[in-house]
Amino acid sequence: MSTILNPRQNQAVRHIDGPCLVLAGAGSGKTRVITHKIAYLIQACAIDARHIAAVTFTNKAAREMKERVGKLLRGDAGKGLRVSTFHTLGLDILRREYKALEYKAGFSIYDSADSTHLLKELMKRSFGDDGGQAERMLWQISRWKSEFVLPEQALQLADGDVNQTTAALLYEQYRHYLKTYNAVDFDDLIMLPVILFREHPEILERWQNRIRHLLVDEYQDTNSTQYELVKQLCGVRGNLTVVGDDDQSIYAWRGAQPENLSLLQQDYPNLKVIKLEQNYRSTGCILKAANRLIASNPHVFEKRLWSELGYGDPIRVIRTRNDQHEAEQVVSEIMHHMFVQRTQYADYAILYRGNHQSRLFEQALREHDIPYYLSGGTSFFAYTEIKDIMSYLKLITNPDDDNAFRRIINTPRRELGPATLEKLTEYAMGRGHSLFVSAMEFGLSQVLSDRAAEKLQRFCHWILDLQHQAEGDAPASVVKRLIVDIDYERYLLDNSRDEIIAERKLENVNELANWFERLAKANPDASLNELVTKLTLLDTLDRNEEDERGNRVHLMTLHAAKGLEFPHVYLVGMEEMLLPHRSSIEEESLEEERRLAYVGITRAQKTLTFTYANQRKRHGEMQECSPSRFIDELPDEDLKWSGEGVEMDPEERQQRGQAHIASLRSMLAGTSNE
Ligand SMILES: Nc1ncnc2c1ncn2[C@@H]1O[C@H](COP(=O)(O)OP(=O)(O)OP(=O)(O)O)[C@@H](O)[C@H]1O
Ligand SMILES: [Mg+2]
Repeated sequence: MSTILNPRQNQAVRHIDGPCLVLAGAGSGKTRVITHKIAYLIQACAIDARHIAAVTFTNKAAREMKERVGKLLRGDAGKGLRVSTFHTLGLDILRREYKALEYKAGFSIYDSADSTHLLKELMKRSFGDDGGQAERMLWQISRWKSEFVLPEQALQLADGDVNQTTAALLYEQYRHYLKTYNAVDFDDLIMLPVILFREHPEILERWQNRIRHLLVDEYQDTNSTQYELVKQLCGVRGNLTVVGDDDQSIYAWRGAQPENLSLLQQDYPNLKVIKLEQNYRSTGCILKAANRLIASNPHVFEKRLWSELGYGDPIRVIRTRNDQHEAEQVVSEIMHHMFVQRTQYADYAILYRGNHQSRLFEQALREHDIPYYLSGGTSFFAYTEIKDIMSYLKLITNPDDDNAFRRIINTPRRELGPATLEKLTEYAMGRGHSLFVSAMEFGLSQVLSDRAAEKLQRFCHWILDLQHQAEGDAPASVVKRLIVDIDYERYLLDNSRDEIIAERKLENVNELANWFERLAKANPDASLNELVTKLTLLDTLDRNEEDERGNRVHLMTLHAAKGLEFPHVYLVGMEEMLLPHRSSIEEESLEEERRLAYVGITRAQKTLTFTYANQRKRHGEMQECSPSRFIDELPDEDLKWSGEGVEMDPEERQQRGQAHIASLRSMLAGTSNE
């Protein structure tokens, strides 16, 4: 394997005594510096791979990095090398050192749903409230943990402010109970190792001897606690290589501190700073657009990027009628492009701002039998709100589904609390019936108060009523009635951290309702039950698609796309309110959104296409949209516009589009057999 590096990259690779910062724009070979440096340390400097650790931002990036290093090394020279995310490194430390923190073996890791649940319980018990603010509290606690603020400091910082003081007291209790339950949360995976190393210098020394060279990719997105951990592990030896790009800092909202880049210089006076300026990834046209866009942001470090790859194709901007048309258009474009250029599915990526945007693309891809891989972000069906509504639907189509029953009996609140549920469960177990059937039984009034029994029965009758409706009416109308009947919008508004999150959840719920509508149209004879089963199966399929290899179109958020590259990129939903996101427009904080767009643009190697819709469904209603201001900031001469005018009757166009797609499909099917 040839190791091609330019002189500055080489300099960074060979600087092995003392701290080194590579500060450079996208596609300039920063990650390449890390992988080649690891190989150099092992092969040229004979350093045991066990003494090297590399940290990056996502599991996907870590896997890729490991693979790339593997290709550079001979035999099993890489044995013992650590390449992971910060969280996995922290977990690794905790797994070995938990005793010193007075944890027990086999501690569990709480995800945010578990943490929220615990906080809710604590809030009910200690403050006598309904725990509706639990998510907001979790966000605050997480923020403190990422800034390395301990509960006692949080209390001081609150300085008498009632809300802050409450949050700080809750933080203290939360910490206490996590420990009692022998559990750690996500932020603890970083925070606890830092605490451990502060309290036990001898353990820190052991780790410093273990990890003698630390390399950090995507450094601009580290938070204060992570930086603290980096400093501890490097100690006085300071064999630290960090690479980053302040223009790609996109996690400030989660506590990342791009200022950590400048802090490095203060903390390590002997820091060697290397800048890279040649971009090896993108064509001249794409690079020019990226440079122009980011020039609108203020800059701490001036950077210039140039490319030798030639101008390439102009950037395309496709205007579409609405969001669904956008998805169809992109998919048909990809098929057409593949046919003409003889490319593969894996050469394409569809990137978007928010997870909820993926659904229409997934659907269009599925409809055309195009394999895709959805990475980053939670599976649509793993969202609490989707689980809630799906549980209702499962219960309507199968009242004996006890899991579904338990999940939603008190969501939204019906004053059917744990005590009632416990008695009902006991009764049902005694009778050998499902919870639903038992709740309808007469004998229940002997174990429950009249009020509780009546409430339960009212609930069951309502479910039966919906079931009845499902036999006659369109499935989608049942879903819509359900959402209205339980006043789910109110529930989301009352129980989310803020309005924006509530809105996002509502969008997901509406997306689910829309999906039912479309599915029902495509399968006119299917019952609600069949549609629910179909969607549940899709979910299982999604989860099983962990293996991202293979020839598939990539679908991901801009956040998840960081560090990756694709020959052909579709940046979709280039609209005001989406990118830049509504909240950032309201708060007039556009810089981070511009950086996100910059990250998106710089993922593209050969072609870049922007799409936007004239109308988009929001809260179940069509709304007018306007193109993103970021498109206006790009060099006009490099943009090639196309797409929907008003000249053609929409139906005619749709029919033509379908016919076009059908003919492309048969052609593609023909070529794949060659
Ligand atoms: N000296 C070089 N010669 C040839 N190709 C290079 C060189 N350096 C980097 N590349 C290639 O350029 C592309 C971008 O490199 P890399 O991913 O390391 O950039 P990066 O700076 O980490 O980008 P990002 O900021 O997006 O993370 C890769 O395909 C890489 O293999
Ligand atoms: Mg990189």
